[in-house]
Amino acid sequence: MTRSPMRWLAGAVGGHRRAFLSTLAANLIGQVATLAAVAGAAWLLGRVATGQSTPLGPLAAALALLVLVVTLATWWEAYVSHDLAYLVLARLRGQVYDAIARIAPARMLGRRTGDLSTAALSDVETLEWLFAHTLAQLLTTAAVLVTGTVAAAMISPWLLAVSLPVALCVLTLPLWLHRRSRRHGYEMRAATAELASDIVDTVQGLRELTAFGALDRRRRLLAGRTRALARAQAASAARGGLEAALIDMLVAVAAAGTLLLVALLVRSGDLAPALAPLAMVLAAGSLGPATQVTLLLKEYGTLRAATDRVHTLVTAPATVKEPDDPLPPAAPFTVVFDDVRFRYTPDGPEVLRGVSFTVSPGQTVALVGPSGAGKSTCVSLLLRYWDPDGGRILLGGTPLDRIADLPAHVGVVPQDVHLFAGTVEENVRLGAPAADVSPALAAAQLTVDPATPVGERGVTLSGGQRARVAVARALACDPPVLVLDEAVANLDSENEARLAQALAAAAENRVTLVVAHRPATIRRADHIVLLEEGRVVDQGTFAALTAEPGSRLARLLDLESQGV
Ligand SMILES: Nc1ncnc2c1ncn2[C@@H]1O[C@H](COP(=O)(O)OP(=O)(O)OP(=O)(O)O)[C@@H](O)[C@H]1O
Repeated sequence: MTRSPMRWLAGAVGGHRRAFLSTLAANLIGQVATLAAVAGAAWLLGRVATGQSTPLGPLAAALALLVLVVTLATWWEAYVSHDLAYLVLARLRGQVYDAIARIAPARMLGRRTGDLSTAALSDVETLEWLFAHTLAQLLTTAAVLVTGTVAAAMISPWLLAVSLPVALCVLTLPLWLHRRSRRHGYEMRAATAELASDIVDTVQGLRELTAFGALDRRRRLLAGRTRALARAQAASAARGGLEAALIDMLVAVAAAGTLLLVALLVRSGDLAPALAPLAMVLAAGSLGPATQVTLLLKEYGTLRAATDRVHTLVTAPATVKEPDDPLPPAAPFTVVFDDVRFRYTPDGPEVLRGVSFTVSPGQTVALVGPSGAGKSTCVSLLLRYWDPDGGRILLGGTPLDRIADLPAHVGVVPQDVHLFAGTVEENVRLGAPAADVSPALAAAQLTVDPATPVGERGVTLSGGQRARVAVARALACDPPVLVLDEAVANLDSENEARLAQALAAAAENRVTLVVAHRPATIRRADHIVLLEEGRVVDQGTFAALTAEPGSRLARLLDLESQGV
């Protein structure tokens, strides 16, 4: 998408034309009725003061009617403008959610969880101000300004000598301070996001902070972030205050100048005394809308920063492209890695350098290798968090990037399982909402009551139970391919043995790929693929790979058993 952030934002209103037009109409009626009421009162005053005959009763009734119209229009405008704002915000929030789903879990644009939450919540919220309080107001204010100015010029063009230059100064004031306003806006949004990220991080890591006695240090960090935000807000408020003070000064100068001008015009006979109050109101009245516009634009910097942050997120390209003409993969669901190459960033090191191996149905293949060898990267590519830079990954003979609904075919038990607030059963049903979870729970040897609440991120369960919920969750979908990324790392040896039996049963007729560290897991595999620095350096059965006492696998197992 090449549209600029502000044009993109204006386009967001496009889908809600009716709500926008209602807001515009309500605002216009309110502003015009206000101008008419004030001008009518001034005209009446001029006539009464100069002793001209005036039908006071009907005029007073008309003025009262105008006041009623202003009241109703103000209420209606508040109602429809917020309606419009929340319709647009709901749409923007949907776009932000889609964007996060599209880019995650592969990359978060270098942004932290709290930062993304800020974009989804508070940045989008900031835009409410634009839709509810700015867009329509700017248009109607411009209309009223032009009407007032033309009417004043019709009474006497001299009337504009003071008010027009001042109105122009007031209107262009935000432009003079626009750079500073924009910088302050960015600083405030960035400081807000930074603080939100650290608060989220702190809440998520409270156990570790307590265990390592780091709570005080963390409190100081958060206090520092709060001060940085307060400094940014103070700078912005100071600029806003300066703008407001300059506006007040200009308005006062214009009012005094117009008064003097009207007096001079009356004295020289160029203006009828009866029209003096009306002339005064129309000339100086044009400053009212100009002031309103400037006060609205005072927040331009914050709006711009929030717009840019949301725009960057919603226009971020997808990490992997959905297939244009998807194919259902056909059984047997053999997984083939064929000369796969991959790097995380274009200028980063190549993490996989021509990896090839095959996993057939009914077979359990263990990916083994030292830390950083690329085992988890293979898993991520099989789950299509990223696509390889070279080579192919096939499932049942179909390239992975052509497969429709990959999660239905490849189940995963990740290294760190995320449990959502809810019951064990709800968590197990994540990928298969309608499934009967009993077989999966039994296969994962999960004996806890399925109705047990797991608490925030699964805190009420033991590490072993959490790992088994992850296994049950994967099995509930009954996928033909199962990927286990060090799933047994959290279990003690008794639990591990129980789970291993369950997985052995579950792995029957499935394709199972295990990222394995423990000797017992490696020994149980049908085939072992040994990775080092992104290359397959050996593969075969356990017996074949350990036949030589000093073989690579034997040496690795020695290190693993020493916990290195
Ligand atoms: N998101 C990422 N961005 C950039 N580099 C990454 C990313 N994830 C992993 N890497 C790098 O890729 C290489 C392979 O990492 P990978 O996690 O696949 O190794 P591993 O064999 O699974 O290691 P371990 O056994 O320690 O989990 C490492 O050098 C790692 O630093």
